[in-house]
Amino acid sequence: MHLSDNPATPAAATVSEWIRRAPKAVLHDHLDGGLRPATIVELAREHGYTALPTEDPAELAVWFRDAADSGSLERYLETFAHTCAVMQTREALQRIAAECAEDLAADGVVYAEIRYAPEQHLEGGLTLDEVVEAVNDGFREGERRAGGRITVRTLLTGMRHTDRSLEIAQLTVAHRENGVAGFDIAGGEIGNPPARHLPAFQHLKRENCHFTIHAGEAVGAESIHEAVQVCGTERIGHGVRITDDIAEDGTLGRLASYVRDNRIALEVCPTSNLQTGAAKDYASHPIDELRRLGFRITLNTDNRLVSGTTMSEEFQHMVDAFGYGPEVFEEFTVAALDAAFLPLPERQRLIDEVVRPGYAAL
Ligand SMILES: O=c1[nH]cnc2c1ncn2[C@H]1C[C@H](O)[C@@H](CO)O1
Ligand SMILES: [Zn+2]
Repeated sequence: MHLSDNPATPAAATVSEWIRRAPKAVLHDHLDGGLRPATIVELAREHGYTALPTEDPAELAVWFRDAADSGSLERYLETFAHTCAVMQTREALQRIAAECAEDLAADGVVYAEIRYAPEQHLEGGLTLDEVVEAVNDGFREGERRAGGRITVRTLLTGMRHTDRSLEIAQLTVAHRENGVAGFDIAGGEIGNPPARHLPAFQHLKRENCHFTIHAGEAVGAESIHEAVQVCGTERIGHGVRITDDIAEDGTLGRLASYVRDNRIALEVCPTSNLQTGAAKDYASHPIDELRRLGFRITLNTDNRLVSGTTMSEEFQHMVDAFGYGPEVFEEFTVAALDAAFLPLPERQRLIDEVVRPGYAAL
C-alpha cells in the first residue's frame, strides 16, 4: 500500500564515510518510532499480534516509510499503532531500549535523549513506574553493550489528546535521578494546543524540571507562541513554522526574535517534516534559513523507523541540499549538547572530550 500523494521524501541517502564517523547528538527521537523491523516481527509473533501489514522485516520498513509519507501528521501518527502494540511487556520494552542504544551508537551518536509516552505501554498490565523502569534498564544495558560510547537519557511524553499529562509530569519528577531527563508533549497538534496541559508544565517548573514541547509542526506560529510564552518551554520540538513570523526579506517578528535571542533550541527533523507536509523538500526546508538567521538549530531523526532515517542520513541530506561540511555538523552537535537536559559539567565533558576531538580527527 502506498498512501503517498507527497513525493517529497527521496530514497535513503548514500552516506559518506566521514559522516558515519562524526560524533552526533540527538535530542528528538521517539522510542516507539525507531524499532528494528525484525524485532517488531519477532515480538508480534511472540505476543500473537496479527495486524502487521507484512511479516517480512524489509517490507515492513518500506511499509512504515510509505504509510507515513502522507503529507499529514495525523496519518503519520496512525502507523505507531503497530509499534506500540508490541511494546506492552517489560521484556519487550527492555529489549527495544537496548537495541535503540546499540543502533544509535553504531551510527556515531554519543548522546541521545529518547522520548516515549508511558501511558501507551500499559495494555499488558504494567504500571507507569514499571514501564519507566523497564525502559531505563534497557538503556543501561544498551550503553554497556555499546562499550560506553553513548550516553542515553529519556524524556517522558504526555499525549496531547489525553488527560494524563500532569500524571506523566509527576512521573518525570519521580524518576529524574534515574535516567529521566525531562518531559514532552506529542501527538496531533491540531485541536490540542499546549496550554491544555498547563498544570503539567506548572508542576515541572515548580520542581525545577526540564521540558520541551512539540510545536510549530502542523500548526503555525501561534502554537509556538503558546508553547514558549504561556507554557514556558525550554526547547521546541520541530518549531519550523516559526518562519510564519519571519518576512521574506529575513526581518524577524517579535516571537521569532524572542526565540532566536533567547537561544531557544529548535529540534529540527527534516525528513519527518517532508512526510507530514511541514516542508516541501530538503532544498527548501527552512533549516538553512533559520541557521543563517542565528537560531539555535539541532538536527534530529524524530522517528528512525517511521521516517526511514538515521542521524547519518539526516546529515547526508543536509550535505546534498546545502553543501554543509563538518564544521556545520560540529555546530549542530555542540548546539544539541548546549540545549541538552543534562547537568552542565556532563555536557561540557562531552563537548570537550568527545565532540571537539572527534571533529578535529575527521
Ligand atoms: O513528530 C511528531 N509530532 C507529534 N507527535 C509525534 C511525532 N512523532 C511521534 N509522535 C507521537 C507518536 C508516538 O506514539 C508518541 C510518543 O513517542 O509521539
Ligand atoms: Zn517528534
